[in-house]
Amino acid sequence: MAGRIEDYALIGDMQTAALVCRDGTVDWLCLPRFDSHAIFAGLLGTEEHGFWRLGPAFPEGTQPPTANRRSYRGDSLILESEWDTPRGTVRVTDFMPPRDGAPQLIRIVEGVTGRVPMRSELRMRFSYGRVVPWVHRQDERTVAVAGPDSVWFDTSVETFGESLTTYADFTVAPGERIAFTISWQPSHKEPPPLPEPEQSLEATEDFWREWVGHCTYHGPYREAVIRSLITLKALTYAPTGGIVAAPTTSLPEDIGGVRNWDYRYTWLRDAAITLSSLLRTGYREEARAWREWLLRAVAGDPDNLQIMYGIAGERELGEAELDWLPGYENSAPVRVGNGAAHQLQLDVYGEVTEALHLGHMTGLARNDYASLLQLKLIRYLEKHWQEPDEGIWEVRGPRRHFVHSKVMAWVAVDRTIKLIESGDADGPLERWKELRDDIHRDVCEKGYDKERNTFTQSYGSKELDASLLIIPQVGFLPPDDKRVIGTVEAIQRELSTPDGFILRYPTDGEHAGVDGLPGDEGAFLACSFWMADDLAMIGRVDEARKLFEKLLSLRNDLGLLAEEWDPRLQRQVGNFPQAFSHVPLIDTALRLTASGAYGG
Ligand SMILES: OC[C@H]1O[C@H](O[C@H]2O[C@H](CO)[C@@H](O)[C@H](O)[C@H]2O)[C@H](O)[C@@H](O)[C@@H]1O
Repeated sequence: MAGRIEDYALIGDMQTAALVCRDGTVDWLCLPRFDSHAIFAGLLGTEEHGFWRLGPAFPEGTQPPTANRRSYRGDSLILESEWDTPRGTVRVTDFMPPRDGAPQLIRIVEGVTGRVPMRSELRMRFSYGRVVPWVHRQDERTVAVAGPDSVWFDTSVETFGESLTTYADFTVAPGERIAFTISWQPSHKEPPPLPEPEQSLEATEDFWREWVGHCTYHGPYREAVIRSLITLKALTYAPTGGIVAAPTTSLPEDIGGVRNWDYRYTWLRDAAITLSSLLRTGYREEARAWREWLLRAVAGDPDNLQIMYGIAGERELGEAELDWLPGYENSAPVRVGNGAAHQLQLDVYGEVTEALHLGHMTGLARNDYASLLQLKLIRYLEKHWQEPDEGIWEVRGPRRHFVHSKVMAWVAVDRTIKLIESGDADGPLERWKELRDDIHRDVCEKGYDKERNTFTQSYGSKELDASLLIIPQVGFLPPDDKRVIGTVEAIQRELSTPDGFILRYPTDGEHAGVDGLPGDEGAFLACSFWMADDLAMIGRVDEARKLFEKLLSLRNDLGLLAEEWDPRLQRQVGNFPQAFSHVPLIDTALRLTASGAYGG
């Protein structure tokens, strides 16, 4: 049975990622890319859908023991889990080396004390648990083949097959190290080279040490910031510069419900804010690579711009349901692909332009095509900003005039005016200044409820929406504007969970179905971080710090966050780990550090 979402650790090679549970089971791994079919999909089904457990042997009919301790090795993505057993202590080190050839998942067992009986249980099921591969021995190696894929299993200990599973039973003595590796290769090609686990471990450690060494943040929240940065780096797809929103599909926002989506794609919104965080903490190479990705992905007519793409810029992300998978804790359907790809979401123009603007401000080497793209986006917005859209939350209901979308359209125009004023691009300055004023006026007239002194979710509606918290952050209005303070107070009053976290918008009771979906959802972590930002901006810094530190306490033992927090079940929900949660964590840490609001 899959663990709780927060029971999982992330390991990855910047092309794909695996989730490892506390009991040493890998329950999720797609090969060779984030968005490929899973060979271990136990996370969304049962053991029959594929897993790889490596840990102390345990009696049949009982649960596998969970590790007594686990942590990443220093500031890396190398996971170390330790079990204390009646026979001694054993450590398993799990990692995926940054790719240089065939993708590999390596697990090294190390005896610490005593002689510990161990078991490896490997059940590969290709095509998200649907296909039992043909497993056979070739040149002293075990290989699993199905269609285009082959996965090679290498270890020095004896293995045997039983019930369509490959086992190894062995004992590990103190100081002894025994490695297990799986490597993926297209099935029509020669076998991948034999793995070199110890050298790969050293190279992986060096890679992360070097990468983390570039971080420019040295404030009081450094541990949390570094772990979030490593997580974001792990979500980047190195060959193209694309960034996935999360490495999973269909971890539910509502346990047992239908709010299950595939996040293994590059959203312009999520990637743009990720880039902004990386730029603010000294990481320019990723920003440059994503800008190149962006230029390739959106090439052509801006009328054809999508709000998300595949990690190499693919446009067709057709949504489908995998009906043979029961779903995480029976949360069905399990979806692959994402139907939101063809929605109209006007805010993405603002987020993309803001990221390009920050690149410009922080001295990222000038790219004329990026400036041209920015101008093209504004020409598009000029014609379309008055249209209703699906908005930041990608609602499945009817289009609306979302206030957040219009505010972000204002951001796009504002930042482009700044680009022109800096002399780095040419455009109709006066016309666009008028456009900026028109959008501002429109939002303040139609998106603000005078009686309640709050901005609203969409024009003419009475609903609130936590995305409005970005209004002072993007400079649409100053933090001391009474409409900003009124909005922050209204959101805090009406969208807080009992433990003080923030919902995106109400979905229960009389509000059911406002997003076009049945069921309820948890507190949205990004919105909760935005609340901390706003509280700091309006001078309530103590409260801001307390909320931020409470949010930090929701991270799992390895510092990882899913998309949401279920206040009733007191557990993480939604895809995991989620860039959209780790980005605001970094941003809020930077803001609180800058305001001196920490330390007590
Ligand atoms: O709420 C319905 C929508 O939920 C998902 O979108 C959410 O995740 C995106 C990726 O992090 C994020 O950009 C968006 O703001 C979130 O609402 C899902 O991907 C959509 O298909 C779905 O309609």
